[in-house]
Amino acid sequence: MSKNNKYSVLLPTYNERDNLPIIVWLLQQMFNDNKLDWEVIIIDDGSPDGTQTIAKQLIKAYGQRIKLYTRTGKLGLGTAYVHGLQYATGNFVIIMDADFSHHPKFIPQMIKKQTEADYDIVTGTRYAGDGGVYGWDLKRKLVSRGANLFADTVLQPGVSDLTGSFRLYKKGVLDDVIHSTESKGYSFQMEMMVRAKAKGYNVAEVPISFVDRVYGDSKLGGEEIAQYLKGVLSLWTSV
Ligand SMILES: Nc1nc2c(ncn2[C@@H]2O[C@H](COP(=O)(O)OP(=O)(O)O[C@H]3O[C@H](CO)[C@@H](O)[C@H](O)[C@@H]3O)[C@@H](O)[C@H]2O)c(=O)[nH]1
Ligand SMILES: [Mg+2]
Repeated sequence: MSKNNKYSVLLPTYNERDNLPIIVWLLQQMFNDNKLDWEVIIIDDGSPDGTQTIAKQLIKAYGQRIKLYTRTGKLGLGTAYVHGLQYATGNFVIIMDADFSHHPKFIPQMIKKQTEADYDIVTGTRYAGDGGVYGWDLKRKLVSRGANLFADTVLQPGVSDLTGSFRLYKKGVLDDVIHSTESKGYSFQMEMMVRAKAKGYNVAEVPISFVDRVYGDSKLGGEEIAQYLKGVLSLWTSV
């Protein structure tokens, strides 16, 4: 691992006050153990549960490597990444959820994989190798599998987990792909990957276990699912 690399984590939050302190602790521990240069950028959409107060306490505790940027309302996961990216100072960017579904222990594996062939993107996958999903009910498992199968059949990008959002990007690659992506909600991850492959970026996968959140609720609803289906179909005609 090159000594000059810096890893910026984009951590979008909406009502994550119970999860944020532990995920930030795990991240700083992992980065420091591995002697990596890092920062964590929290993008909070005006969470009514006081997530921002907790974030400010974390900045006091861990210092300036933790950053907080806010928006006034819940504007969606996709645009939260766009918002956070403009402040990233690393040459690599990691995107992940703040609710422990994505464990920081996989980050060193993703970094190692990236260096093997200078990959543009390393994506965590629940649907290859030792990857898996824990804690979801049958309905949510079927929605996720169905979403991947549908996009894979229609668009054939050749990536085993299109909807997952635990990924490592070269910063310039993320900048390029994110600004050509139109989805705002959950179809964002799928569209990003389909566009990245269409642009010729090289993508590697690392199996991850995705564990359902312990605190709080998922923000996935029927409207998001409908948007996703529309997203796949519109990519079918445009990519
Ligand atoms: N700032 C901001 N953050 C948000 C918003 N919506 C969700 N988040 C944050 O984004 C992360 C994921 O949200 P969840 O609501 O926990 O998503 P999920 O249902 O567990 O879905 C996850 O798995 C899907 C794959 O099956 C992914 O598609 C999805 O991106 C996410 O990783 C959490 O850290 C949550 O606080 C928003 O509008 N704004
Ligand atoms: Mg979640």
